Amino acid sequence: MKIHTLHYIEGAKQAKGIAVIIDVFRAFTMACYMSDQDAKRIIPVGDLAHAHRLKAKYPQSVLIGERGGTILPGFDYGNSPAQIKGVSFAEKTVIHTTSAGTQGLVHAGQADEVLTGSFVNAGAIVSYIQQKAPAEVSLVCMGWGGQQEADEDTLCAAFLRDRLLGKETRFAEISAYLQTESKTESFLRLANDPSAPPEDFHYCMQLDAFPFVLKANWHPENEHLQLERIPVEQQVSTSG
Ligand SMILES: O=C(O)[C@H](CS(=O)(=O)O)OP(=O)(O)O
Repeated sequence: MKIHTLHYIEGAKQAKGIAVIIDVFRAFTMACYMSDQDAKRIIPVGDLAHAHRLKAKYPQSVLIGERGGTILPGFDYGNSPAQIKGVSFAEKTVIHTTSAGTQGLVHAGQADEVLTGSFVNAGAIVSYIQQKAPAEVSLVCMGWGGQQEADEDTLCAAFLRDRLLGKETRFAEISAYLQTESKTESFLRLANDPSAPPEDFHYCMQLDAFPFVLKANWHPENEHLQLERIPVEQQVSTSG
């Protein structure tokens, strides 16, 4: 298995084989929580105008997303797992648009399969890829705004790569580094913004909280992507 590590929207465009589009803070952590909170359908969207067109088409849908980390005007929630704590999305369609993560999904058209990447379902991602045994895997770090390095995404890519290669990983060290030393721009710099609470950090660092992958499928008849939740029997432990 050849493992490529790529970056930003350009990297998403080049991704081949099974592509894992990584956005730890916070898009794909958020997607896992939304799925766990029973979202009937999650539609990841790049373009804001497209999100508004979909809202007009599905008036009962929930709009979730941000630009620059802050909730978008008229949206129901920001990109914050803490903000949706206790919310049930049962029977709801969620339209999700973010600065980096969802941009990567919509641009990964060359890949055979496209998965979301985060620490909260890292073990499931690794097991899914091991079970499929593809010739190529592309780990795409979406970074800050899809154009600038973000430590959490680069470290998550290295973590997934090490696990796929059967190497030791040190999640506790990664988490401590991100909490205390990392200078990367992230939602954490937005003080007093209710759509970017510091508690989101802890939601994003719940390693292996979810035993499923989220696969982005193109729905040509509806002209949008949709996340499919696939349960995964885990063969490896990603702890430690
Ligand atoms: O809302 C977030 O945490 C980020 C903001 S940005 O991309 O880093 O500007 O969005 P995301 O798409 O989840 O990375």
